[in-house]
Amino acid sequence: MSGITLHDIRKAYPGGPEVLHGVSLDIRAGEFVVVVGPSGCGKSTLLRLIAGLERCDRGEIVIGGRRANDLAPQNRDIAMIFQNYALYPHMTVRQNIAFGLELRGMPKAERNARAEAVARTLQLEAYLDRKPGALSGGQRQRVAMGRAMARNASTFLMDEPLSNLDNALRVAMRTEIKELHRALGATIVYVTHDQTEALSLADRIAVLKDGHLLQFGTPAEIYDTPADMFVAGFLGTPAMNFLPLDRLSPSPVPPGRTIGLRPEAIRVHADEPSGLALPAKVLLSEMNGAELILHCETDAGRVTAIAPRHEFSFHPARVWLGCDMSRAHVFDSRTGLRLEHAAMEV
Ligand SMILES: Nc1ncnc2c1ncn2[C@@H]1O[C@H](COP(=O)(O)OP(=O)(O)OP(=O)(O)O)[C@@H](O)[C@H]1O
Repeated sequence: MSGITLHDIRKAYPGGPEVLHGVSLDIRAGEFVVVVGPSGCGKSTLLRLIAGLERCDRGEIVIGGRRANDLAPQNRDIAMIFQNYALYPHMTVRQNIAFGLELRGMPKAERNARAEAVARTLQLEAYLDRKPGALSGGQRQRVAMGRAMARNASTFLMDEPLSNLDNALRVAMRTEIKELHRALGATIVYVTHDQTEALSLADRIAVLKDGHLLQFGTPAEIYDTPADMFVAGFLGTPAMNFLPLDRLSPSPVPPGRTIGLRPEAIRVHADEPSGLALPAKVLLSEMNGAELILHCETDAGRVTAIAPRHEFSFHPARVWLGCDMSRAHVFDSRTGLRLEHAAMEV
């Protein structure tokens, strides 16, 4: 197991603009870190730098206590799992899993024994003699994991490994990856643009935007105390509501502040409740199993709220939205930054 430290990493591709603008991250040995952010923010570039597939222009990469800037990929004790799995189509599952071992000169009998042990862990035993073309997406994904596991690497880098799978399989594989992490104890750096995946998998989440690290913290820290409006809006579904309540008259908040309320901090009432409540017109109500997701229009703009479905025998057209201001996030409207200690009771 080895930790990874990135210090002030900068990277531009030849002839292009800088895509990472000084990223620093301290990943502990055995930690599961998910790097999340919108398309093009530099996630894959960061992973490729750790793997040694790209070189940084500035900064330092330390892996397992060793400066790794100049280490070749094969000397970094890292296994990378790509989105497309990069399996060899003409090889069987057994050969694919054992491939890296053959390159290292391990005798055939030992290779096969290792491949079979890994296949057992991943419940791939029945498929050892099949080729990737005869496997489902989830099975291929497991073979790719198996190849990385067979190498006994101390660190796994995963670039959107679940994005080719259908939703049910993605959720199932998520659990498998989490269990594998627990069993192997390896350090995992996992890239995704899917915030649900980040929240459910990570020990800590690194939120990247436009080549800048905005926040690095546990899922609960990121969800409960987002550093700015981008992080607040990016993680959580339905997304946080941003309410310019300072536009209301009388206004419950000082000017220049934007209030963020997650849907669960808003209670839907048929009649006007006590406390701060906004009258709202329901534009759309979505059935979500036990809940209704209500998309509403208010004097403070669009608001999404969640209501237990049993509380409404019909799809409501007009409601009151009770705002639990003790759960409000307060942001500076100009910079978007979170204002600490500014939660308010109304
Ligand atoms: N080989 C390359 N040459 C030049 N520019 C590149 C190269 N690879 C990536 N880029 C650029 O670097 C930026 C970051 O790309 P990167 O692939 O790291 O982002 P990402 O967050 O992983 O995106 P996605 O989620 O879409 O995969 C983008 O603007 C991209 O166009």
